[in-house]
Amino acid sequence: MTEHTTEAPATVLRAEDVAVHFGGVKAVDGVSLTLTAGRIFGILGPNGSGKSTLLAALTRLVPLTRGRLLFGDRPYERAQPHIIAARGVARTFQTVRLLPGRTVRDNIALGAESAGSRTRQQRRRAAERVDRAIERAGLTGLERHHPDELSYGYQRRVEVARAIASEPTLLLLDEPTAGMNRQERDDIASLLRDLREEGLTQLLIEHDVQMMVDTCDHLFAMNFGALIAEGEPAAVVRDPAVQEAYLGKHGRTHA
Ligand SMILES: Nc1ncnc2c1ncn2[C@@H]1O[C@H](COP(=O)(O)OP(=O)(O)OP(=O)(O)O)[C@@H](O)[C@H]1O
Repeated sequence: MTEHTTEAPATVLRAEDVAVHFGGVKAVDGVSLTLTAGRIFGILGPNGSGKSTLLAALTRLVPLTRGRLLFGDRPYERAQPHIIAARGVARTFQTVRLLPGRTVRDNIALGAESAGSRTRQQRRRAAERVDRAIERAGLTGLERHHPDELSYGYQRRVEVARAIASEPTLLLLDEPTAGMNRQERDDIASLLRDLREEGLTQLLIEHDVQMMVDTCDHLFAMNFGALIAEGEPAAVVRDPAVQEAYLGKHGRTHA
């Protein structure tokens, strides 16, 4: 038997040659990637490069034109989105999607309940998950507020709390710092790093290149539906193809 002195991190998710075409639009076209446990992965790319569509494909919110998806070692390219959520994949969306008439706690509880809470014991466990999510997301003391009483940065924090209330294995975040000021961005980046310390694997889409370099362990860069670079973040943003993709379309502010 072979002795393994260093264990490779477990594979959480694998996409193999994934394509999503909308008629003639090849939004995602042949992306393969691997996410390993306990790391923060980032997807960088100009507007329209296919980042959100890729996230939708990974959570089965859009049908694949071709390709394979594996969560752990289980294929799931034909599974329903709620099955993926039940297996441990949670996500946040590009825009805030909180229920305005409900408290912060109620909103977060929606995430915990989707993990199943029919019996009294399940309800108690769900309440414990909500308490933990509130604490982990730094929302203690704000449970009874309504979302519109919170700053935009804190509303996004509630979204993260709702996603982690299901105690997922993998958290996908679509532009978690969009529309935030610098302080709010730094706070969210710090929250994501804290969650990584607790072992949560994350994949995030962001346009803030500096935040991605500071926060991610591994970056994927997309353009025209395909990966054009991946690897150590600082090296990826220096990659000439990545520079070209950004500078060609966005000017100097993005890379
Ligand atoms: N439902 C859809 N039907 C048709 N085309 C779509 C659909 N969703 C996305 N697209 C197209 O697919 C391409 C990729 O879009 P996508 O939103 O994935 O890019 P993105 O990199 O996330 O962009 P952004 O940074 O602006 O959010 C774009 O050309 C877009 O117009």
